[in-house]
Amino acid sequence: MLNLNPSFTPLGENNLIEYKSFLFAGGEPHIKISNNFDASLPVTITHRINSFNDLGLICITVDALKRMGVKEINLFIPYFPAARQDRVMIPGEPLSVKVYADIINAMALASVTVFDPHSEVTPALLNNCLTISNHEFIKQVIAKIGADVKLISPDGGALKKIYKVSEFLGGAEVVECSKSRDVKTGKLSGFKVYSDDLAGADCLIVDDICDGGGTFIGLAEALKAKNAGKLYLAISHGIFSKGFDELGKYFEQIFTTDSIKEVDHVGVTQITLAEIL
Ligand SMILES: O=P(O)(O)OC[C@H]1O[C@H](OP(=O)(O)OP(=O)(O)O)[C@H](O)[C@@H]1O
Repeated sequence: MLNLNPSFTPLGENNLIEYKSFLFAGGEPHIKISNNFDASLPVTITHRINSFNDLGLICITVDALKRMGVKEINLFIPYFPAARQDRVMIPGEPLSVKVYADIINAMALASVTVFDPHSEVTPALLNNCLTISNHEFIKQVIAKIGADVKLISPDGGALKKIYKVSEFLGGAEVVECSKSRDVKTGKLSGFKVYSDDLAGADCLIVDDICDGGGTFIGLAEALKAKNAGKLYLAISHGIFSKGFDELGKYFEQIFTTDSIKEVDHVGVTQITLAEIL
């Protein structure tokens, strides 16, 4: 195992390959892998990719391993960057998810494992892709909440996923919702909650990514307008680019994993991928 984020050990800390990585003075990444391991065995690289720089480090690491004679290289990248850019909404935009996938495919890896991908596009584009669902994460979240909750997903596209979670949990009730976007700008314009009255029921919103949080604030308001009780939020990949000041006002507790970063904040519970896997 070669963990490119030394503090991120989702697959455990056994059989770690030692290396040194650093930036040259001009900012170019470099890695030196210790030859103190059996190169005839498969190697798994784990890394959090949030940018092209992280992807670049993976590329040079794979190259170094291949030059050392390693034949089977597996990659574990829990969050797949640009996964939301899986369609061109306005002419002139790139299909970024394919750009990342093409680069990864060019490394000819034995497998690429992704946790809770945003849509079916990511695994469809990646060669030898394995996916890990959010089921175990949500099970642990509900155990921590310790009470009955209705499951909510923000949009129609994610409904199939939330019904699978419900099935895994033995039939937890799902409240269907949909979101609408302005056709011209692509901006969120509102939510519909398909329930007449939630009658004080506690609700857990489940989604893959929280970025600025506008989706969840808008949905929380729509749920409160239908008399929801306590609101909880479970996010597989916590970007939280706007922090928790506003978001935190709407939720009893926010749950996330460490797929993107470590979060230490009042009102946020992080369940590590090591615990989930
Ligand atoms: O925290 P926020 O900034 O509000 O973003 C979070 C939302 O963005 C993603 O969906 P997206 O709207 O991209 O999904 P789509 O593919 O259905 O358009 C994600 O699945 C969340 O629902």
